[in-house]
Amino acid sequence: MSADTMPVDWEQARTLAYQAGRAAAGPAEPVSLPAADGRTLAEPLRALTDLPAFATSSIDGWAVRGPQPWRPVGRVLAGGVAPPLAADGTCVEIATGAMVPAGAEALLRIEESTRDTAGLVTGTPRAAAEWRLPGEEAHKDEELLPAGTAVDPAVIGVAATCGYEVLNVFARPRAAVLVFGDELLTAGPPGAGRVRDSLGPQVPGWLRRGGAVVDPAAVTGPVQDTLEAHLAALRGALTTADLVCTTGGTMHGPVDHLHPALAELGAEYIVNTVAVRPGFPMLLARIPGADGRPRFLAGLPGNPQSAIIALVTLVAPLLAGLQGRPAPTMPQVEAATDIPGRGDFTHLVLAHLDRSGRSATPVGHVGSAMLRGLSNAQGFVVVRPGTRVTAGESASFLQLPLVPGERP
Ligand SMILES: Nc1nc2c(c(=O)[nH]1)N[C@H]1C(S)=C(S)[C@@H](COP(=O)(O)OP(=O)(O)OC[C@H]3O[C@@H](n4cnc5c(N)ncnc54)[C@H](O)[C@@H]3O)O[C@H]1N2
Ligand code: MOO
Repeated sequence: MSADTMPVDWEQARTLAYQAGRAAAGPAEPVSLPAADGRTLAEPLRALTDLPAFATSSIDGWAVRGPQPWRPVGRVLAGGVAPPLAADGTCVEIATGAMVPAGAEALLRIEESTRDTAGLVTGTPRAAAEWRLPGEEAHKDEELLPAGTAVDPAVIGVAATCGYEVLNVFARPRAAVLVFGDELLTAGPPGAGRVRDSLGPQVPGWLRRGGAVVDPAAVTGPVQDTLEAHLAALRGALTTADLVCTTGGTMHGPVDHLHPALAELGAEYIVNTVAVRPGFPMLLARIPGADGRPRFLAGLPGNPQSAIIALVTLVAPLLAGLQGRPAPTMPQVEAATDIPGRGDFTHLVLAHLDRSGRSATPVGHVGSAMLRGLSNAQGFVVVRPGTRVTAGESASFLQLPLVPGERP
């Protein structure tokens, strides 16, 4: 093995993938609030005014000035601008959400007030303030959320409160999937030397959970096992996609054409094989785009579990970087059983988390050609090179990008 194909340490591979994506993030674009859901802030979200922007009543009742009894001199509703309360012994009727008039000294709840026959108001205002002061939630220009924040409904809500109509967000990466392998069936049960393509149907869903846009027309396969067909499919996919994920053909077998195709396209390896089991032959390459922006190719190994390991190892950090998000982190879990290491390689062990999300039990059926274990796991316990994990010990957990509720 030559020096340039030495497998990269697994943590290092993740860092390289993230950095490559981060360097290619952007450009930012203005997007309306409802359409920004799922995007990423390209600049900090700042308060445009004090929040609240004016002293705001929290109750329905009376804004009063001076000693009681108070003589009503007007009414202010939510949305209105209150004239100042100019004289002691006067009050205005006020609604929840209305602007508190200048000069008001206290707010009195309607149900805790009385009016005499002359219309004069009396009662005891509560000691605690019944209005919200300007700047109580935020001061004008204060940073509320940093650039890189994932936009979710709560972020959209606070942006609307501030008065934004659009947010500057990063574009979503567009991804394409090319499935290689003449042995693959796209319908019917396996047999007679042929297996069903299990990656074409699932990889787009994982990519979407990572924030990519995958047009159904951008999923192609099986692509014929010739170099010409591979090149034609790759060139086609690269015309629209920021990221092309290929499956299979990462090794150097008689019909593995990915590496020769990459050489033909002038690709530069970011990662070429990773010191991890399973999933070792995964790769990530950068291909110059005609517009000057790089395109990316992730070579997912053909063994199905290995392909998913390549997705969470290389593609998830790449997509995070391309979207301008922080690098993915790994929570710590407690191993429920002893888990062996794999010598100089990082060992990724499919595991199921208990309801607390803190205790990880390895699942069965975890061969790299199998998917049964994957469908019962939330991710992988990470056993670093030269180590093993004993029962009760804490370990990093590499999460599958599941949506909450998908694998309770
Ligand atoms: N001489 C060696 N051979 C292999 C090695 C090795 O180190 N030396 N490594 C093995 C490992 S590890 C893996 S992983 C695979 C990776 O091979 P490729 O990426 O070239 O994938 P293929 O050869 O095309 O396929 C491997 C395997 O996976 C099945 N497959 C492929 N695509 C799909 C799909 N879309 N759906 C379901 N199954 C798929 C395919 O039929 C093969 O059984 O190389 C090992 N060999
Ligand atoms: O590493 Mo292969 O990816 O073991 O199946």
